[in-house]
Amino acid sequence: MFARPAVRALSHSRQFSSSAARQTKVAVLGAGGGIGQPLSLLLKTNHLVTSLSLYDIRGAPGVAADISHIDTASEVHGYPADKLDHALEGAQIVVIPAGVPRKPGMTRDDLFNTNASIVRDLAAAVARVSPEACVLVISNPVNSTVPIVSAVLEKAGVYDPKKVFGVTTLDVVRAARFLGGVTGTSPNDTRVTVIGGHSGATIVPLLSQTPYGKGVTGEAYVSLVHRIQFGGDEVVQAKGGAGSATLSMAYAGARFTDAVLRGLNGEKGVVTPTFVKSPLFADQGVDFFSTNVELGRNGVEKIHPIGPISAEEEKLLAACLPDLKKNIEKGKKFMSQ
Ligand SMILES: NC(=O)C1=CN([C@@H]2O[C@H](COP(=O)(O)OP(=O)(O)OC[C@H]3O[C@@H](n4cnc5c(N)ncnc54)[C@H](O)[C@@H]3O)[C@@H](O)[C@H]2O)C=CC1
Ligand SMILES: O=C([O-])CC(=O)C(=O)O
Repeated sequence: MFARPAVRALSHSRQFSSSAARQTKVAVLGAGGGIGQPLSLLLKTNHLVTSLSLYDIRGAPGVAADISHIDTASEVHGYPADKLDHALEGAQIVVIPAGVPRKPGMTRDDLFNTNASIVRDLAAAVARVSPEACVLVISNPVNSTVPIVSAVLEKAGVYDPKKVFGVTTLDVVRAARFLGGVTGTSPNDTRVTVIGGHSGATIVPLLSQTPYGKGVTGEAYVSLVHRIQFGGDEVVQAKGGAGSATLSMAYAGARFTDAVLRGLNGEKGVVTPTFVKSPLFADQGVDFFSTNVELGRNGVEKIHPIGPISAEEEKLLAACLPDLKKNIEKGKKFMSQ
C-alpha cells in the first residue's frame, strides 16, 4: 500500500510473495469511528493482512460489509457490541482507536476520564482472548492509555512489553510535512524522528538530525516546533467541535500497522518512532518513551538511543520529561485504584 518505506532509515525493497507472508489477522476496536472507518479501509488494501476483524459498540457490521467488497484477498468480518471476544479470536495485531475525541478548548488529558476505562476494558478482553497479540494504542491520551493497557496485561500475567505500542506516527507524518513546507522540499526528503510522548510539550521533534531540519533556525525553528507539537489542535479548531484528526490519523495508523506487520513477517530494518516501555529515561521515572524502535518477529526488536541532539532539543526534552512522567503516573494510578 505504501510505496515509500515507513521510515527514513529503510532502504530495503519489499519482497513478499503472498505465500511467503504469514497469515495475519488484524482486529480494529473502534472500527465504526472517524479514525476506525478509514483505517479499516486502508488495512483492507494491505496485502499482509489476511483477515480483518472490525469491532465497535456501534456500526461495525455495516462498515465491514461495505469494506468487504473491495477486491483484495483478505476476509472482513464485523462484530457488534456483544461480540468483542469473537472479534479478538486469533488476532495477531489489535489496533485500538476506540474512545472519544477532543473538542476545541480541551487537552488530550481531558479525555482521560472517559477513555481510560474504555481502553482498560478492551485490554482486558485482549488479555483473555488474544494475549499474544501486538496491541497498537491510538486512543488518547496515549501517554496514559499505553501504561493502562500495559498494566491490564501485566495484572492478567500476559504482559509482553515488546508488544504494546502507542501510535505516535501522526507526529512523524506532521513533522515531515511541516518541515517540507518550510524548506520547500518533498516530505520524502524531510523525515524527522519525533521522540517523547503524544501531546503538546511531550512531543519532541529532532530536527537537528536531518539535513533540512538543521537549516531551520530562529523564529522559523520556534514556530515549526510549535506547529509539530500542537498540530492536533489545528485540526480540532478547524473541525469546530466535530472531532479531531481522523483521516491523517487513519493514514498514520495504517502506516504504523504496516510497519508492525512487516516486522512480524521477518523484514529487517523496519525502524520507526513509537511509544513503548523503554529503559532510556526509566531512571527519571519515565518508563514509557517514544524513540526509534526496530520492529521484528516479536514486536520490539531494539530500542534505539536518541542520538546526538542540539541545545534547543535538550531544552525541549527537559520540558517533556516532567509532563510525560505525570501522564504515565496518572495511567498507573488509575489501574492501582
Ligand atoms: N494517537 C493519535 O495520534 C491520535 C489519537 N486520536 C484519538 O483516537 C480516538 C478516536 O478518535 P475518533 O475516531 O476521531 O473518535 P470517534 O468518536 O469518531 O470514534 C470512536 C469510536 O469508538 C467507539 N467506541 C467507544 N467506546 C467503545 C468501546 N468500548 N469499544 C469499542 N468501540 C468503542 C465509538 O462507538 C466510535 O465509533 C480519540 O481518543 C482520539 O483522541 C485521534 C487522533 C490522533
Ligand atoms: O489532537 C487530538 O486530540 C488528536 C490527536 O492526538 C492528534 O491529532 O494528534
